[in-house]
Amino acid sequence: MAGDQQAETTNVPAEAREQHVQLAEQIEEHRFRYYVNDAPVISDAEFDRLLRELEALEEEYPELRTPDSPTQKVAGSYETEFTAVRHRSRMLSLDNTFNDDDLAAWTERVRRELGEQEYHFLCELKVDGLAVNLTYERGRLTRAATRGDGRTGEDITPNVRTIAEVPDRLKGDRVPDLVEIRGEVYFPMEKFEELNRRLVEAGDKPFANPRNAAAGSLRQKDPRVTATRPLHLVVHGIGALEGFEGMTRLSEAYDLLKSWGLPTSRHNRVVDDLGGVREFIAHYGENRHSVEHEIDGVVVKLDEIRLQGRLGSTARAPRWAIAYKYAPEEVNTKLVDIRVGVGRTGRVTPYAQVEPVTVAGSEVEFATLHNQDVVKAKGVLIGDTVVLRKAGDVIPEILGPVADLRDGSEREFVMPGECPECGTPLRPMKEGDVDLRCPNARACPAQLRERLFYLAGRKALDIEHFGYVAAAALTKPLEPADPPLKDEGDLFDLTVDQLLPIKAYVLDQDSGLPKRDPKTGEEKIATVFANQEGKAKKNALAMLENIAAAKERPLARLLTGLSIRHVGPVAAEALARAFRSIDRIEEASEEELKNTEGVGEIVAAAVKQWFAEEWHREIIRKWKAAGVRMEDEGSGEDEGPRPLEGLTVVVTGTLEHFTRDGAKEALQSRGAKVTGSVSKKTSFVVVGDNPGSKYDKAMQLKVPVLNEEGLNVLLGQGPEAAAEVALSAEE
Ligand SMILES: NC(=O)c1ccc[n+]([C@@H]2O[C@H](COP(=O)([O-])OP(=O)(O)OC[C@H]3O[C@@H](n4cnc5c(N)ncnc54)[C@H](O)[C@@H]3O)[C@@H](O)[C@H]2O)c1
Ligand SMILES: [Zn+2]
Repeated sequence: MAGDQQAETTNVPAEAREQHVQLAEQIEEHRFRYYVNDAPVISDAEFDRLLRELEALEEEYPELRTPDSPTQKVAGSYETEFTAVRHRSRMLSLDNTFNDDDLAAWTERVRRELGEQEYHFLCELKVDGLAVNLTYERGRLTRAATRGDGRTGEDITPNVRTIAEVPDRLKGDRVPDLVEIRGEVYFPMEKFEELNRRLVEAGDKPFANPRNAAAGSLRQKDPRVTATRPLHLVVHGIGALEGFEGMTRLSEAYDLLKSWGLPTSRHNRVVDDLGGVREFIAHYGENRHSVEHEIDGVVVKLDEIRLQGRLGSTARAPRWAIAYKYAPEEVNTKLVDIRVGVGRTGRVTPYAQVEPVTVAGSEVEFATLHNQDVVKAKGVLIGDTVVLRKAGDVIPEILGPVADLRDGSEREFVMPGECPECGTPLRPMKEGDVDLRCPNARACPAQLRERLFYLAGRKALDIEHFGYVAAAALTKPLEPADPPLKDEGDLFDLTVDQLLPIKAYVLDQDSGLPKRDPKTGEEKIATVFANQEGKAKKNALAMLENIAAAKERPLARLLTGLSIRHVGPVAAEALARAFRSIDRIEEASEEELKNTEGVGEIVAAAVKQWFAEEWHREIIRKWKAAGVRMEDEGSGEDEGPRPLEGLTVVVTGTLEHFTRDGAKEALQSRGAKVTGSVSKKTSFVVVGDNPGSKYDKAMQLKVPVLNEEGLNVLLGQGPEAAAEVALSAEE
């Protein structure tokens, strides 16, 4: 015996053996934390990497691949608080692939083994949750268990019964004597923050991510606690089956499960070949977040149940199925600090600053935490290891803390009472609001920087080479002490000489916080506009040229760029179309603004408020002096006659030859003002079919009413002629 062992081990160097022991121990420990504590301390990607490392080592030294190696087992078998129960048929794990080559190798192996037989692939989503085994005897749920080590799991029957989607009794009359249903219990991402909020408020440990929340919720000693958690189930397999004949394809079996009242997935698809599998993988790679649950990959199965048997299983996983894993979206990193950023409207937002990590293909250093309430709800402390998630194009997000790694040095975030950029005391956005803002709109360098960046952006003046770094440098340079721009007013008067001496922090565009050099950890500082010889950089000169060119932009873009509340590109377009010059917008009454097509009450009030501010009017004055065009063509005297100038017209009902907008445009282009409500000052009301209350109002106020013919007269011959053909109340 001893001699045999000796012989087996001679080929393996001591270091490799040592490394194997250590890796195996680590993996066992992480599995314990994951499966028993529901509180892993490393990310799944990191765990998978350890497992692959162990596999690679065993590949090199096959002697190390003993039956009790973690690579050969589904998971560990642990003593827990739950009663151990034996599965009738084993619950296996899945072999993983992370790239197309390995996937193709698997389909090739299937092809080789099955030869000429016809077969199909069933593609499913890999639900990121907790595996459960439901036993139904004569149609009744008799037991629910976790996967455990694959042979023996934990009895969680009362907990699983609390899940609404789990039927107590299977429907229909073709129900087997006994069936084991395999499925995944998941916790919806959108409910996750709420759960952590409740846990933190009760003084309990928050979960690191929704998967752990699902596992933790299901493995509660008290099923009443489980009942309060929004758990869901998706079924994805069948274990033991007795007293039932005639299941030939897994995809058809799912239809049967569905008819019994079990929650199958609507995303499954049967395909003919590797091409079909690739399409499915690509499709859900793109649409990963349009699914009701989190997924971490795709599972490809052989659809023909008889052929599944032909391929068989290893101790750990079936050979007839494979998991294709997508790039991980979650990583663990250190929450270095929580700092607050100030936005364009003065809104103050806490930002997580983390140790830079790469996730979903990009380097992340900041993640928004929205407001102090959200920081509390997430239960994260400064200094925590946290789970960071970056889902597709969505901005990165902190999910939760890895509370088990705390050492007591972590501290709670305290929302500052003052603006971090200008020191002004913060106030709630609105009364009773949790969101805070810096009220120093004009001079707060953060707000000005954000407004300028927006002003120079695509939707507004579109000034190339005027980016975030430039906006920051012009408003809050480190040197010189006095910034060239104290508000937007001097933008068009900038000179090269002002730019050359500027040194500034390089800021992150999303958070407004200084970026750090990943190597030194120091905040990045740049001479933004001058090169090493102290001459202007090409980009700086181009920026100045582009600023000058921006003086000629259409009115709507200019309006958009002013950062007037509620005035985005659409409202700006509406205002520009109706008024055609900034002066006329300033002069317009709130009533007139409100009655303008596409404007409305909220925008009208915001516009009035904006112009009421002296420093805003000063910006307009300065820009005019600098030669910025502030009106659109078509508003000048030489742009053709404006025969309807001074008239106010209301259009209501359906016209035959005009759309409502068409009629308005025809009127406006001749100088008439078109409004939405009838008053004594209204010159004409144009009515089509089904005019409604505006017609009644016109009659009541004795405002002349025009039908479509009358409108044509007004447009073609003017108000006097139109008055002749108008209907009025007397008639
Ligand atoms: N972070 C940690 O410390 C840690 C520790 C242990 C395990 N893990 C992670 O836990 C996961 C579990 O590992 P595993 O061994 O269960 O392998 P796995 O999750 O990669 O694959 C097997 C499991 O996938 C599930 N599954 C989901 N959708 C399915 C579908 N449509 N059809 C069939 N099965 C489906 C089943 O429950 C099955 O048991 C891995 O992602 C691993 O990274 C993490
Ligand atoms: Zn401020």
